Amino acid sequence: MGPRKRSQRGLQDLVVKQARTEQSGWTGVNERTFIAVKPDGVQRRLVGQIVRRFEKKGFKLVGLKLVQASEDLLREHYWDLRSKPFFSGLITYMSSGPVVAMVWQGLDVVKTARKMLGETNPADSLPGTIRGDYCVEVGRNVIHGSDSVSSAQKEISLWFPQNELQCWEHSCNSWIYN
Ligand SMILES: Nc1ncnc2c1ncn2[C@@H]1O[C@H](COP(=O)(O)OP(=O)(O)OP(=O)(O)O)[C@@H](O)[C@H]1O
Repeated sequence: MGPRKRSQRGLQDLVVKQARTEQSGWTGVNERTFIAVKPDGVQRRLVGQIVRRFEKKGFKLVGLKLVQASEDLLREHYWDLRSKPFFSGLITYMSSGPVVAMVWQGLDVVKTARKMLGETNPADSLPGTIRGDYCVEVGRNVIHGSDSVSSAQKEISLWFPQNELQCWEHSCNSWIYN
């Protein structure tokens, strides 16, 4: 089979895969995750490097904005951590400057993005991960990524109204998915 036919076949398979997953929501290639470059990542000019990693991986950007998050929004976002001793410091840190809020889409994007981020504590993160390469302390760990598909759905609806998310086709989809 020539490259053109293979590409058309890949595209057909992808359309079928997408049709299947659209019925069941954000699963398969339509899975989405919420990623935020935290205020330290923005101040340290890491936004471009971080976006580049997700783009190069093959994920699709469907939402992006620079936002000064309110304390109310952040308290809601980190509600599960409200009883932790570092909670108020975390809210102060996260509201200390703008964050770059993003939604990325693709197959297994939630799990894969967490691997790309590294561990919560940069000291435990391997070189090659974002936290392994760009930061030192847990309280300044430059990036957030949803930890499950259900958290991703909750966080995306918290940070992005539906009309700020774009539906578009990657022109190179058939070279990313078979
Ligand atoms: N011991 C700590 N001291 C200070 N800050 C902490 C500590 N543990 C966690 N944090 C902060 O709280 C954030 C949320 O912690 P969580 O345990 O949910 O980790 P995570 O899911 O890896 O991080 P995130 O939700 O930001 O992606 C961490 O990313 C970090 O910024």
